[in-house]
Amino acid sequence: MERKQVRRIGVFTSGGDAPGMNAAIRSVARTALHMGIECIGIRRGYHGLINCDVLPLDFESVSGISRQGGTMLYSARSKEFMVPEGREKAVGTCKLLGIDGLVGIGGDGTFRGLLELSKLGVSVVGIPGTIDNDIACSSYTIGFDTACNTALDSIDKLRDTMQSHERCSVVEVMGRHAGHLALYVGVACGATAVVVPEQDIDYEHDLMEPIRRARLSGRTHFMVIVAEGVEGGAYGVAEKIREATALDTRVTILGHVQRGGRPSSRDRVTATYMGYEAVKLLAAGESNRVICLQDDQYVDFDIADALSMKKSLDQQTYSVMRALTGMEQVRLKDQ
Ligand SMILES: Nc1ncnc2c1ncn2[C@@H]1O[C@H](COP(=O)(O)OP(=O)(O)O)[C@@H](O)[C@H]1O
Ligand SMILES: O=P(O)(O)OC[C@H]1O[C@](O)(COP(=O)(O)O)[C@@H](O)[C@@H]1O
Ligand SMILES: [Mg+2]
Repeated sequence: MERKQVRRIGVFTSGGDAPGMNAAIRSVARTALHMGIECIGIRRGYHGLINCDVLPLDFESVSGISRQGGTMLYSARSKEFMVPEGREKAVGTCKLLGIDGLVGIGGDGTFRGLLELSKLGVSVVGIPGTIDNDIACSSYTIGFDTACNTALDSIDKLRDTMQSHERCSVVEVMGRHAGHLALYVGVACGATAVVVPEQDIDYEHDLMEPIRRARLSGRTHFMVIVAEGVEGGAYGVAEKIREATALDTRVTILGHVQRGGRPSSRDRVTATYMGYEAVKLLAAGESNRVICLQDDQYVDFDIADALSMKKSLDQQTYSVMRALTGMEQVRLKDQ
C-alpha cells in the first residue's frame, strides 16, 4: 500500500518546561519547511490540542528563539487529556487541521499522552525535554545541562555566605521522583553529602560522620544537596543534621529558578539534532517513536518500550560522589 504523504505536522511542548525547548521547536519547524512540510505550533500542550490553540510557524517566526529559556509555545499540564473524552477532542483537532503527525516535546507524562494518541490513529514522535533527565532510553534530556549550571551558580553563592557564618547549607534541587540532577550537581559543587530518593542511606554513617570528619580536619562550613523527592525534603534532612550535630543549619529550596535561563550550548545543540531527527521520522511514515541519545548517537525507540523502562541512578557517578564526599570512607573504616 502506498504511504500517505506527510504535508502538515504539529509541534507542542508539555509538562515542566526546560531550557532548550525553543531550540527544539525551531529545529522541528525549519526541518519541516526544508522538507516541504507545513508546521503548526500548538500552544499550551495537550490543553491547546484539545482547544485548537494553534500558531502556524514559518521560517521567520522561529528566528532567534534558540537563545531564550522557556517555551514560545507555552507549556501546560492537562487533566482533561487524561480522560478518553479529552483525548477524542484532541484527535478532532488533528482531523480538523489536517495534521499528519505530531512532535511532542516533554517528559514521561507527555510520552504517555503521545502513546494514547497513537492508539487513536495519530502519528507521533516524542523529544525528551525535562530538567529531570529521567527518560530511561536516553542518556540525556534537553534542559538538564542548563539546570545543573543554574543550580551551581546559586550554590557557589551560598557557599560564600555559609563559609562566612560557618554554617551548614542544605540545598534542595528539583526532581519529584528522580535524583539525577541532585547527584550531578552534588559532584560538580563538591558537596559534603548528597541525598537522593533512589538510594537509602544510613544518616548516621553516611551524613553525620562525614560532617564530623570534615569538622575534625578543620572545615567549618558544609554543603548538603538533597533531591526534592527525598522523604521530608531539605527541611527533614536539615532537622536531622541539627539534632545530630548542633550545627547552625540553613535550608535553600532552589525551586523553579532551575528551569529558567538561557540554554547552554549542549541543550541548544541536542535540541536541534533531536528536532531534526523527529521530523525525519514522521516524514518517513514512522510513528510511536522517541528520539534518544545513546553513546553519543541519536537513535529512536518505541514509546511503549521506552516508558516500560525505569531509569536507575548512574552508579558510577554515585560511587564517585561517595568517594569524594567521604561518605564511602566512613563505611570502609567500619568494615
Ligand atoms: N497516562 C497518561 N495518559 C494520557 N496523558 C497523560 C498521561 N500522563 C500524562 N499525560 C499528559 O501529559 C501531561 C504532562 O505530563 P507531566 O507528567 O505533567 O509532565 P512531563 O511530560 O514533563 O513528565 C499531563 O498534564 C497530561 O496531560
Ligand atoms: O512546575 P511544577 O508543576 O511546580 O512541577 C515541578 C516539577 O517539574 C519538574 O521541574 C520537571 O518535571 P517534569 O519534566 O516531569 O514535568 C520537576 O523537577 C519538579 O518536581
Ligand atoms: Mg516527568
